[in-house]
Amino acid sequence: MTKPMVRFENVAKRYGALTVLDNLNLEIARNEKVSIIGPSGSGKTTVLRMLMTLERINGGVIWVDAEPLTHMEKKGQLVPASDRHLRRVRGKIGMVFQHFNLFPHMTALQNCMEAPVSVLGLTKQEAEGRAVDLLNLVGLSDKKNHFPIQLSGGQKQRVAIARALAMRPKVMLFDEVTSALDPELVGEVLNVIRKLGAEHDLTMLMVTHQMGFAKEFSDRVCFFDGGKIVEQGPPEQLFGSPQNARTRQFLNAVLEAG
Ligand SMILES: Nc1ncnc2c1ncn2[C@@H]1O[C@H](COP(=O)(O)OP(=O)(O)OP(=O)(O)O)[C@@H](O)[C@H]1O
Repeated sequence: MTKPMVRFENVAKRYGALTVLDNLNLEIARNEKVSIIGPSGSGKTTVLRMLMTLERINGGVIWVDAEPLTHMEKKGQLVPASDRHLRRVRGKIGMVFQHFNLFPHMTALQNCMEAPVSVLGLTKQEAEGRAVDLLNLVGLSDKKNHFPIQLSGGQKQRVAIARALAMRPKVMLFDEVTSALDPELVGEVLNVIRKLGAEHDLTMLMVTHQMGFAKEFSDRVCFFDGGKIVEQGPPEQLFGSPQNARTRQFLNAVLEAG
């Protein structure tokens, strides 16, 4: 069997007395598209933040592409990762956030060029070629010299996707990327994600409140509650005939809210 692209092995995350991830076990196969759904505060974003190493975990091991991310191997033992190790393995992961997080003083093109030059050491010319191709991919070639303030929310989010892709990640994380958008702009961002999923070798993990998109796009949907996966399965199964009472309750509440 091929090794999973991402593996959470008994991962725990606590903030003081609050347990946010409770011995989480989750494996994501190469090129698999997985959505995480669940109530507010259930730990969905924390899963992505731990993968981005934005904070340290309190227990367990996270693996990416058959390498420990949170640890490193020393004399056959796993020891906590050094910052250097974290940076290197984390380079395989790209993340798109709810609030775009673009550099306001840089154009769309410069936003996509910054990290490939400063982190990967590409020449400006190489980075520009890559950025132009990616802005084209997300349908923004004509906006490359615009600053974030001159772009709509949907356009900003598409620049953020191009910027993450410019680092050539193997795994892309999407954290409620349409939540801050006006409803009429949601579709253009989802279309870009759809296209990426269909045309590129990318493992994708997304936290979403867009049940329709999760249903159509994902190979697997995980329902989270209380820092645990309560139920998971192919979308037709999870949405069509949820087995767990808590999942049914959540899905009914979402349906009622429209
Ligand atoms: N830095 C922090 N310090 C203390 N508690 C935190 C911190 N970050 C998150 N939490 C808590 O951890 C829990 C899980 O948060 P998380 O953001 O992962 O939930 P979520 O399922 O993504 O929620 P939402 O759908 O509202 O975004 C929440 O109770 C939150 O208040």
